Amino acid sequence: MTATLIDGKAFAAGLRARIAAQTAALKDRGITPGLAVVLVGEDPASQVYVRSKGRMTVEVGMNSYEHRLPAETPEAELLALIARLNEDPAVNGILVQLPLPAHMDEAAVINAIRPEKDVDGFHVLNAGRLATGQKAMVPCTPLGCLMLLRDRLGDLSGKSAVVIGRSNIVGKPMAQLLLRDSCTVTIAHSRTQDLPALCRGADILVAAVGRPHFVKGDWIKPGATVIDVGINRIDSGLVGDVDFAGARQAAGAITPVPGGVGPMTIACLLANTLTATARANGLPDPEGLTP
Ligand SMILES: Nc1nc(=O)c2c([nH]1)NC[C@@H]1CN(c3ccc(C(=O)N[C@@H](CCC(=O)O)C(=O)O)cc3)C=[N+]21
Repeated sequence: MTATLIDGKAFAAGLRARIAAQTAALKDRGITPGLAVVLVGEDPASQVYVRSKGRMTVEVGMNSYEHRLPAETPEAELLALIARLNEDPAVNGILVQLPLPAHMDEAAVINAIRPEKDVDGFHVLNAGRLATGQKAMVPCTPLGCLMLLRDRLGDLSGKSAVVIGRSNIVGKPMAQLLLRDSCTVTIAHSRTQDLPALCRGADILVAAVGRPHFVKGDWIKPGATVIDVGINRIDSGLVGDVDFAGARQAAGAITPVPGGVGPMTIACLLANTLTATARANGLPDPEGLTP
């Protein structure tokens, strides 16, 4: 039996349509959400993401502000820009594209963003709020994965979930969200012993390691739901962290790369921008966009 494909691209398009409708309703009340994206340096892959983010922001009816700084910009200058965006009432969300050049302190830059405008959910206050069950801005990629999992499985309660990868931007917040939904969560990483055996126990397997084809087909529990967060550029094109052809034979459902988690990340960035805008105006959280 081959797995059902989880069409993240289509799901993201539907999500953006709902965001566009809710944005239109806000605009009727004189409120236009604004997203500022800051790009430091010339990384060509980053530029592609920034462009498609900017295009989709405008497509859902929001204002998009792009700030491009040279790679050698002093950190103080970036902090000054963030301070201005923090104070700008037209800006509801701020995204500083990562990674930053090596001379910058990434944590210091991220924590300079007002937590209410931190649409990436990377600020330490948002990480702490998520971990303690308080209203937070939730990181876009894990939020998108959660939406796909709930759509596929309904109630996640009691399911065994293995998250491979312990980064602050994917692995840890993903584990927090699954825990909130009452999964039994294991975070695996490079030092984990007998990872294949651990994975074989997972009803839900989330791969976020950044290594092409790292997860093999015979690691997958028959019928499991596999979410591939990896975006690896190799000679043959874009591939995930999961050996897709192998995993497809065992899994119940699996996200492809491209067309899986990636488009959900951008849609959830817009969802977070809408949420931030609603909160900034004392309105209730938009329907269906927060965990
Ligand atoms: N502060 C910050 N926030 C981010 O969210 C962030 C970041 N920095 N730095 C870079 C990474 C990368 N990232 C992607 C988002 C969407 C796709 C995406 O939509 N990918 C398409 C394919 C795109 C293609 O073909 O190149 C897909 O998977 O189907 C990819 C990558 C967000 N990032």
